[in-house]
Amino acid sequence: MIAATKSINELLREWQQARLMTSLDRHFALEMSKLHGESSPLFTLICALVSQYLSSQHTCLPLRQIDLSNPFKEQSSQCQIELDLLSLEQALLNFDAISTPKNGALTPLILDKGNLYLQRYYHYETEVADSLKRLSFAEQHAAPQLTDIKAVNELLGKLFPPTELQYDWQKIATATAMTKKLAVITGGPGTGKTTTVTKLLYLLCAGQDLTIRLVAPTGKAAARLSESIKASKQRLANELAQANIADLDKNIAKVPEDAATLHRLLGVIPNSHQFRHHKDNPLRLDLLVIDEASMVDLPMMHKVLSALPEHASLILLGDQDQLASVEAGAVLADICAGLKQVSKTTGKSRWQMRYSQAQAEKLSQLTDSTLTAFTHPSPKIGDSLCMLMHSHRFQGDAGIGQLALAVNQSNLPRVAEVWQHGYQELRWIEHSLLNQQSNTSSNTGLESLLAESVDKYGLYLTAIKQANTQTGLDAEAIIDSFNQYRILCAMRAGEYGVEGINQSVTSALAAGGLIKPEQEFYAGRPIIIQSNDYNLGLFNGDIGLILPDPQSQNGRLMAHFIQADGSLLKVLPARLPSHETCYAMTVHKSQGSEFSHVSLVLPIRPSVAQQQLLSKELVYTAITRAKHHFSCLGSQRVFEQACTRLPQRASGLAQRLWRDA
Ligand SMILES: Nc1ncnc2c1ncn2[C@@H]1O[C@H](COP(=O)(O)OP(=O)(O)OP(=O)(O)O)[C@@H](O)[C@H]1O
Repeated sequence: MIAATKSINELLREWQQARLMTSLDRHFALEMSKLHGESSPLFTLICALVSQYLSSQHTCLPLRQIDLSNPFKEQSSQCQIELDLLSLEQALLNFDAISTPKNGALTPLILDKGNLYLQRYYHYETEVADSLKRLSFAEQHAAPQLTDIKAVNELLGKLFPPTELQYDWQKIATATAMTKKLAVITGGPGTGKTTTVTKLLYLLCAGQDLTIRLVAPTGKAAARLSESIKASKQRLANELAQANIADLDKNIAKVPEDAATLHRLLGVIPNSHQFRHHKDNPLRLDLLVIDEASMVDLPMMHKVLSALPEHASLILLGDQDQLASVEAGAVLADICAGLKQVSKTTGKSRWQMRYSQAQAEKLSQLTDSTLTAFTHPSPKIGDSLCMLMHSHRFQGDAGIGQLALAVNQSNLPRVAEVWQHGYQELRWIEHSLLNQQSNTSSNTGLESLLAESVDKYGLYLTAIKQANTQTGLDAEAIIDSFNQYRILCAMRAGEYGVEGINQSVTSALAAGGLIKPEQEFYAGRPIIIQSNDYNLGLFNGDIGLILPDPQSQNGRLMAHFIQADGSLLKVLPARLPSHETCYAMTVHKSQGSEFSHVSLVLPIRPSVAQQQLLSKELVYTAITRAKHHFSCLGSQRVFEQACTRLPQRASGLAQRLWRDA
């Protein structure tokens, strides 16, 4: 049954050398074997795989997905462990370090429903599922005047005037949050998530004093949430004034507009992984709104839910189609998983709401919409969910919206049609290699992208130059100008990854006389922070510009950052935590941000490992970061392959939320 030609130690070393696993995975496996006195190669291999899956953002190792005789799908495998699924489960449960939850034993590894977890992640997942279900099953306690269905129906009618759409999902989402302690409002860019949440906060604030906190996973996303809520409050005030609903508008001021990061909400303790708020020291709030929830990983969601006081409500906002969190888990996608309907005939998938009979009736009474088509015998968490389907942002800029939709549906003929249509806001730049035979091949596609970047970045760089001699420097305006354009790369390494493109853009800008990159820090250098520094108030992903300090007489260079509250932070370059140049950044790091113009760079010949990263979510996330223009440097084949790749994150959360009692 088990006859490895090489020892498991040798195999682990070879896999690490071949970069199929990290040294952390190998050492974890070896340490676990030593700690538990296990000499079995199966135990060592399985520990290495659990760790390797976790580093690849899965929360567990699904046993049915692995082939122990060739765990990394190599051309020829030296690993000769042959076990069918049932025998494997039995063999694993014979190890002292592995048990099922039924045993109640606190073993380091837990096997549940065919998934093998590190104990900590098993607890994260089960506790997150329990908390979400508890909140979803609990009724919202509204102010006394909002307990009357007729009164709420009238208020909703005033806030959401009739539309020509068959269903006003914004209105239904608001009604959902009026009835349940958990409301999950999802939708693509511009579908009205912020507009909806502003209206529902406004209603929930009516007649009662609630402590409401608005948060997002990153400083950038928090700043954007603040701005959107402010604009949305203003629009609501205008709408109410125009409709002569003067008696309604006094509550608008109660709707909060300051947003913080999740870290700030939970209370960072310097040099510690613990937060100040947790189960035994809960947050002091009645309602928590988390925007960009797709970026929240499983451990962070666990921390937030543990710190949520018993009586509080939770609203999650986000786009379930975006890239999942950088760390393990895909919590928002798992919450929405039960709404995905796959057609048996075409294989195509679409989203469909799933309400219990009772919830459908209640929502119908509140909104005058007939929702019987969306009832389901076992809706579970579905009563708390609402998906906004109609984009209000992309009507004018149709090309970006159409491309995002076609990519999201993996509809290749439509993708090709959109590119060929000639939308003025879309630009395809083909990788086009000249002199392929010689080592000095030049890519006219890349040259075209670099020319575009010199044009775009030239605007803020020229503003810096002119500011020195003329009017003085307005750092906020220059950072704003820099943020109008961004190059996003699918990869980090290589000529067409972040590293290569940053070098190429730096050279192109220097050749154009726009920057002088001879020194490490030069005026106009954009930087992205790569680790958290709580003392300075700088966090992983924060982006700033090196600019001459207008307050210093000799124009001393300082790193300038706009903080979540809109204020300017200046830091001496020498004090910066680890950082790198940021003319180009990864699509992952761009989540939660928007730019007027985005250029996506795809590699020419992605390796097998790189192909795994080029997914539909990645391309969709890049496109939806663009407000007015989107260009893409790539080849049709790589773009189309990415659009059809749907990476799955192994997790048992969807099953716990949708199938388990
Ligand atoms: N029901 C509606 N009718 C007309 N315009 C709307 C409606 N809802 C939202 N909008 C407009 O669409 C734009 C985007 O709305 P909003 O910011 O609420 O969307 P969002 O989903 O939060 O976007 P993002 O993905 O950028 O966070 C705004 O200009 C808003 O005024």
